[in-house]
Amino acid sequence: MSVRPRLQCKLLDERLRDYLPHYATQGSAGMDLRALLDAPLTLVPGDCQLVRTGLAIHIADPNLAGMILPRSGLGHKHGIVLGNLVGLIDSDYQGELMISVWNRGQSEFTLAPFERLAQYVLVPVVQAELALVDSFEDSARGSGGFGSTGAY
Ligand SMILES: O=c1ccn([C@H]2C[C@H](O)[C@@H](COP(=O)(O)OP(=O)(O)OP(=O)(O)O)O2)c(=O)[nH]1
Ligand SMILES: [Mg+2]
Repeated sequence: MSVRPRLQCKLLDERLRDYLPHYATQGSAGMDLRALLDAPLTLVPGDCQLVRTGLAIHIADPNLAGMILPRSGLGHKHGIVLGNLVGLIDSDYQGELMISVWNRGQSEFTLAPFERLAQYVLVPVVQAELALVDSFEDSARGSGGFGSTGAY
């Protein structure tokens, strides 16, 4: 197995020391992030709130990025997903990781302080350069999209 990148991480609230993100199993792709709340937060259906995590992670390497993704249990059972659908964390971002929590369900949901509400995944990134051209060499797909290959 390859070496794990070491990412600098700041705790912006001492209470987080007891709740450091970690991989729940050897094969976990993400580390769960917890809600830094002083009191329970109730989201009525349709409500979207920005929730602190109390963590700042400086990835530093431009060939990596962070992604904040919903937890499947919360999303499927309670309709608790992300207001931005997916959070993309730039490698040069040094601020607090914030989670946009959206109740897309039909019932009220109360988030408890330090509850795990999303997950952080580190992914490889390739930065590109754009080379302007007037035409492309033909490909099998051409400009077909949005169902052009058939309905089933
Ligand atoms: O769920 C998220 C998404 C983003 N961020 C932070 C890290 C990211 O690097 C920064 C900017 O995110 P993005 O580029 O998606 O937002 P923007 O609306 O384009 O803001 P900006 O103009 O700052 O790039 O905000 C979070 O903390 N949580
Ligand atoms: Mg941006």
